[in-house]
Amino acid sequence: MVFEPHKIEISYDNMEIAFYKYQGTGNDFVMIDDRAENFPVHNLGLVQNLCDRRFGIGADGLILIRNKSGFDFEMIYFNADGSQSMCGNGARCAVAFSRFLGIIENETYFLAIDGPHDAKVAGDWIELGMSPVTSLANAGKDYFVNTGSPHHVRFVEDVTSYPVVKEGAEIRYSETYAPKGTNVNFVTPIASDEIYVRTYERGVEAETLSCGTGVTACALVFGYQNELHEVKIKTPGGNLKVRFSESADGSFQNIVLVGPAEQVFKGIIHAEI
Ligand SMILES: N[C@@H](CCC[C@H](N)C(=O)O)C(=O)O
Repeated sequence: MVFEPHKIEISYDNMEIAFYKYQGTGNDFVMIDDRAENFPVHNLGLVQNLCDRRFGIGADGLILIRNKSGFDFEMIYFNADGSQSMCGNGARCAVAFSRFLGIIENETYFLAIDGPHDAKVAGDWIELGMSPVTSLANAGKDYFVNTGSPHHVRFVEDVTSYPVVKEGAEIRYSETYAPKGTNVNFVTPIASDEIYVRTYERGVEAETLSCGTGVTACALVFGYQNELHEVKIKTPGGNLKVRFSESADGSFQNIVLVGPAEQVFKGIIHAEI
C-alpha cells in the first residue's frame, strides 16, 4: 500500500492515519485531515489512546478536519477523554492546519460544535472570531460564562501559587454543575489591562497550560468590571489577547481570541479498528 500524506488508509482491519501535532499556547492537539471521513468517530477508546501521554501520541485533545457544505471546513473536537465541546486554542490550530493543507488562504469561515466562526491568519498568529456571549452569570462570589464551552471564573489573590487542580476538581464535580461539569479558571489581575489565568479543564481532568474559551470567559468578566474592550492574558503556556464589544443588554459580540498556533511534528498512527 502506498501511503499518501494527510490521508487515512484502510486495509482489512488495520488503519494507517497520518497525523500532525499542533500546540496553541501549550494546549496541544493531534490533528487529522479527515476529509475522506474515514476516522471512526464513535471509537472513543481510540481517541483516548491517541491522546494518552504514555501509551499514545499525547495531547489535550484530538481534532478532525472535515468538509462541510457552506463552510471552508468543519472542526470536530474531542477532549482527551473522548467528550466533545468547543475549543478556542484547538480552533486556532485547526485554522493553521487547514491553511497548511491548502484548504484556505489567510481568511476562513468554518463550522465548530457551537456554530460558525471566522478567522484570519497573520503569520503564526490566528485571530479567531468566537460565538457571541449572552450574559455573565453570578456563581456565588464567582462567575459563570459560556463561551462555546462552560467556564467557572474565580478571582484569586495569587494564581501562581493557587491549588488549581484541587480547587478546580472540587468545582468541576460540584452539584451545581452536575451532570455535565464545567471548566474552572482562576484569575489574578497583573496590570490595569492584563490578567494571569490558570485553568482546570473538564475532559482532560487536569490543569492545561492554557484554555482559549477559558481565557475568553475571564477576559469578558475582567473587561466588564474595568470597562475595557481589549484584555491581555498570560497563561502558563504563553500570551493571548481577547477583544470584544458589549451591548446595553449585557451581551457581548465581536469577540476575537488572538494567539499563536504552531505545528510541532507529524507521524503515522497504526491502529486496529
Ligand atoms: N482547551 C479548550 C477547551 C476544550 C473544551 C473543554 N475542555 C470542555 O470540555 O468544555 C479551549 O482552548 O477552549
